[in-house]
Amino acid sequence: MKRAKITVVGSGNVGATVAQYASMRELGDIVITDIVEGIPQGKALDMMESSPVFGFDSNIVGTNEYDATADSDVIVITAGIARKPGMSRDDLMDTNVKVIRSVMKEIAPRSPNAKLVLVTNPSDVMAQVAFRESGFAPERIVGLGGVLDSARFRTFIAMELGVSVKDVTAFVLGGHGDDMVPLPRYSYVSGIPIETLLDQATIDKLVMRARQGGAEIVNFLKTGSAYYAPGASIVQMVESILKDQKRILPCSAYVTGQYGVTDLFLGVPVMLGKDGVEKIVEIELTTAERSALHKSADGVRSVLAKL
Ligand SMILES: NC(=O)C1=CN([C@@H]2O[C@H](COP(=O)(O)OP(=O)(O)OC[C@H]3O[C@@H](n4cnc5c(N)ncnc54)[C@H](O)[C@@H]3O)[C@@H](O)[C@H]2O)C=CC1
Ligand SMILES: O=C([O-])CC(=O)C(=O)O
Repeated sequence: MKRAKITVVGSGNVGATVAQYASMRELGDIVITDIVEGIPQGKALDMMESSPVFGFDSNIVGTNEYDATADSDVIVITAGIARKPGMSRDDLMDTNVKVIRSVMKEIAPRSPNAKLVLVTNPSDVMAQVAFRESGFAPERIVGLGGVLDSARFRTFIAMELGVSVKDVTAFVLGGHGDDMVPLPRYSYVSGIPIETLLDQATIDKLVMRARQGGAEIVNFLKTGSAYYAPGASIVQMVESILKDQKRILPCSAYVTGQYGVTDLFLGVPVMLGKDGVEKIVEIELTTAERSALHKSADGVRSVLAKL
C-alpha cells in the first residue's frame, strides 16, 4: 500500500510538533520545509532517530527545497510569525500574508491534488488567501481554529467538574479570534448538557477562558504561542482526511450561504474526509448564537478587507 505523503511548511514550534505527532501515529511519510537552512534537516533527523524507540515507520525528511514536497496528499502550513504578549492574531496579517502568498506559489503547482490545512494566523484570513492564490477548490482548504478552541473549552469544563476529558464534548464556532463563539448549549459530559451541571456564572467564566486560551499561553511563554494543543488538533484533522474518517469537527471552511454567511472562511462544523471538507453541517442556533457568529464573521471580513 502506498504511504500517504504529508508536507509541513514551517519547521518551528507548531510545524515540528505536527511532524512528531503525525509520525508517531504513522499517518504517512513527512517532509518538513522552512526558509531557515539546517533547522528542518536537523529536526527531521532528530525525529527519525526517535523512531526505533517509539517504533514507528514514517520517513521524515527536512529540506529547504520545495521539489521534495511534490505530490503531497496533505500540506500543513505553519510558516510565518507567531504573536507575542500584547498582540492580537490580526496583528500578524501584514507579515504572514506575504509568507502565505509565496508558499502557495511553490506548493500548489507541485501538489495539485493536495488538501491544505492553514494554521498560520490569522488562520481564517490565511485560508482565504490560500484559496485565492492556489486556485484550489475551496473544499480542499481548511483552517485550524475550532478543533483547538473546542479542545481548550473541553479541558476547562473537565477541570471545573473534575471529570475525565474523554467524556466532555463541546463546540466552538466562528473565526479563530477574540470573537469566537463557544456553544455551551452543544456541550456535554457523557450526553448530559453542561447547563444542568454548572451555573451560568461558571459557564460564562469557562467561555471567556476558552476565548482567551491562545493569549493565556502567549502570556506565559512570552516569546511565542502555543504548539502542543495546536499540533494535536492539526493531526486530528490530517488523520480524518487521510483515513477518510469523516469526523465532524469545527474547522474554518468556505461557507456559501450556510449560517447566513457567504463566500468566507469561517469556523463551522464540517465533515472531514478524503476529499477535504465533504460537508458543512448546519446546526440550529438561537438568535443570540447566530448574531455572535455573524459578529465573528464580520471581524474576519474586516481583516480581509485590509488586504
Ligand atoms: N490557527 C491556530 O489555531 C494556530 C495558529 N498558529 C500560528 O502558526 C504560526 C506558526 O507558529 P509557530 O510554529 O509557533 O512559530 P515559529 O516561529 O516557531 O515557527 C514558524 C516557522 O516558519 C518559518 N517560516 C517563516 N517564513 C517562511 C516561509 N516563507 N517559508 C517557509 N517557512 C517560513 C520560520 O523560519 C519558522 O521556523 C503562527 O502564525 C501562529 O500564530 C499557532 C498556533 C495555533
Ligand atoms: O494564540 C495564538 O496566537 C496562537 C493561536 O492561535 C492559539 O494558540 O490559539
